[in-house]
Amino acid sequence: MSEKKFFVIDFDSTFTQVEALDVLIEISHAENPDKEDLANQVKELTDQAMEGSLSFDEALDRRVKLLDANKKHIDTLVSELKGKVSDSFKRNKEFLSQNAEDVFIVSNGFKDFITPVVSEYGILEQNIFANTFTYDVDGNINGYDTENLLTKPQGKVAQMKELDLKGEVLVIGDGYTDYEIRKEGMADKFYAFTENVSRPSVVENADMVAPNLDEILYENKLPMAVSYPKSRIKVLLLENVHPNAKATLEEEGYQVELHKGAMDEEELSEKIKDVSIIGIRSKTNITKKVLENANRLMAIGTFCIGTNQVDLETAQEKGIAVFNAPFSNTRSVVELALGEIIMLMRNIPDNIEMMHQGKWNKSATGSFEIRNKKLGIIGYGNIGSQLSVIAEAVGMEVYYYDIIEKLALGNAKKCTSLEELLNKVDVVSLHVDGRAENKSFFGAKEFAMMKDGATFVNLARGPVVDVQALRDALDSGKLKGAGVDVFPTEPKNNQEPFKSVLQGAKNLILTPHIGGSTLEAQENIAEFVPNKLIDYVNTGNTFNSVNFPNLQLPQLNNAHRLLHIHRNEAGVLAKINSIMADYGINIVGQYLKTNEKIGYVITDIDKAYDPKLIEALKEIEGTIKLRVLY
Ligand SMILES: NC(=O)C1=CN([C@@H]2O[C@H](COP(=O)(O)OP(=O)(O)OC[C@H]3O[C@@H](n4cnc5c(N)ncnc54)[C@H](O)[C@@H]3O)[C@@H](O)[C@H]2O)C=CC1
Ligand SMILES: O=C(O)C(=O)COP(=O)(O)O
Repeated sequence: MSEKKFFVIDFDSTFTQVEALDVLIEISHAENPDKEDLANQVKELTDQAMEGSLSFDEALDRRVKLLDANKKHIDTLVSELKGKVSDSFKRNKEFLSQNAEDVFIVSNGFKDFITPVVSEYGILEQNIFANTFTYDVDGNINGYDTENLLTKPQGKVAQMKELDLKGEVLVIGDGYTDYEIRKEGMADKFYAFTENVSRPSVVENADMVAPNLDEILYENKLPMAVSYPKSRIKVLLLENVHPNAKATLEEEGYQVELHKGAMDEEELSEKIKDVSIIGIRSKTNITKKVLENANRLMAIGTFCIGTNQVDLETAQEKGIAVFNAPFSNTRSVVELALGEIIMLMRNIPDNIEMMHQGKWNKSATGSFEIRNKKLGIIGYGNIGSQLSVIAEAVGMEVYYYDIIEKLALGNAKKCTSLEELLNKVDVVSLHVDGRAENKSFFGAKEFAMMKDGATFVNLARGPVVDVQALRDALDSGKLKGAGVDVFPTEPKNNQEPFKSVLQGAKNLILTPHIGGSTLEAQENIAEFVPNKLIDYVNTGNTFNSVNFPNLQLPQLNNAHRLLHIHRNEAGVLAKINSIMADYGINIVGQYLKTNEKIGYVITDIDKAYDPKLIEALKEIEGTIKLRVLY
């Protein structure tokens, strides 16, 4: 039989997010103009004691003197502390109460406020070891019980000696005095608890750094409130995604690593091995080879619109859901496209060039308003149709061509063939997606079909256009000008040089793939994509996923949720349900959606299950992945 485990938990900054005495002084001195100064003095003394640079009894003595508090203040403090219990303790309330016999609070704080807070978590009064205040007849704190072991230096060590727990003693705390228990041989393991604070002198001495209680329970194979500690979910964010994304994912408890540039296949194939979630932009190719190494990967977020850089099919086959930001930068691309169209119609790129060379060429020759000009939009999706509306608002006559049926917005006119559109319009703006079939979609033949002196803009994807053919069309004067934001090969980061056959052509705007690079767009994306990823991890929601059957799921209440991803073969659902029946499981909710390739079944069940159930479900023929959410 395995040894009995005892959990010895610190209170301040561990069980609760705060140091109680810091809060108490703010309460007791609420009306005092010097409150801030006093609070700082208390904080400093607390920190010095926690780091071990000031003896605990001296720090305590000085802090209690500064308090000037009474019983009434303690009541206020208790209600504040109840709202400040550390999140991972809150979520693991069930574990604490079910194991109450083995959970101890050993604190240099005071029972006066500790007991009412931790009792709500089922912790037994006889297992709480802490100091007690003394009060005068009016209820003012006038000192503390100086006989208590916990008022003395190394008080926790002495207390633990007296307790003499027979079993494996695990100490969880954020302070040096917690580590001392282990140092003096009174504990088997010291977990530096960093959910609220991380003190270098404590962390460096710990047997393990625990970012939360889940992590400790997971390590000890004990039941916990989450299926997997979030701190073990590693997120890799590439290509300089907006810092808000990192902040949101970290707030959720994930470990996030940020890289400025993209990674090539080789580098990423290595890096991806222990990554659970990856966030990329348009430059990182997530190829079959990368995915073959991605054994822990649950989800991919493209922090952009395009998903052509991801092998969506292989991701699907491996049960990896892909999410993008389908409209967070749409407006930014539209504004740039329209701006470029205006600039090109006025020969502004050439004018700028000449001005830099000291040449003054005031002339109206070849300069046009965009009003009443015919704009041809190829790819009438989110960007194309948004451009349609705005271009029409500034007086352009809009034509569009798409391979699928699309609603014509405003007065836009549909063309039934690409040729029809190219023959008709003065400006062509390309907004197709980067699917493989669109490689070299626009080349010499298409340029030849355009009107002489027409203008061309590509803010879609580089490989879609044959750039040599574009260069020829510009050099020959077939085109009046062009705007190009995307290229068949683009530098991986801002340090690599840019090279293209287009460089040096006349009336040509070249931009470094910045169609979607506005602060607004990047901020929108950094809000949209992380939330999709978090929602998928927490609830299994795949709404808006670009490669998974879309399921929008209700909140999970008092149930276990099993997510089963399988190849779309006949009979899988029946097999799942027959196994559930064999194990006597009552299904409280079930959702199924399939696409051509895969099926996604979510089953909410209402009772504790035999772990063998999971194994049985994994063994169903065609299973790709099984995840369990609590
Ligand atoms: N330059 C930049 O920074 C940015 C570039 N983009 C690019 O713009 C593309 C379009 O974005 P959205 O409009 O949001 O995508 P979307 O998916 O809403 O629209 C694409 C449209 O193109 C159509 N299409 C695809 N191939 C076609 C073809 N060969 N001929 C005619 N129509 C075709 C599709 O049917 C669809 O309606 C993205 O896929 C991305 O590659 C997107 C954002 C920023
Ligand atoms: O949204 C897209 O598809 C884009 O092309 C923008 O890509 P980026 O995030 O700027 O690398």
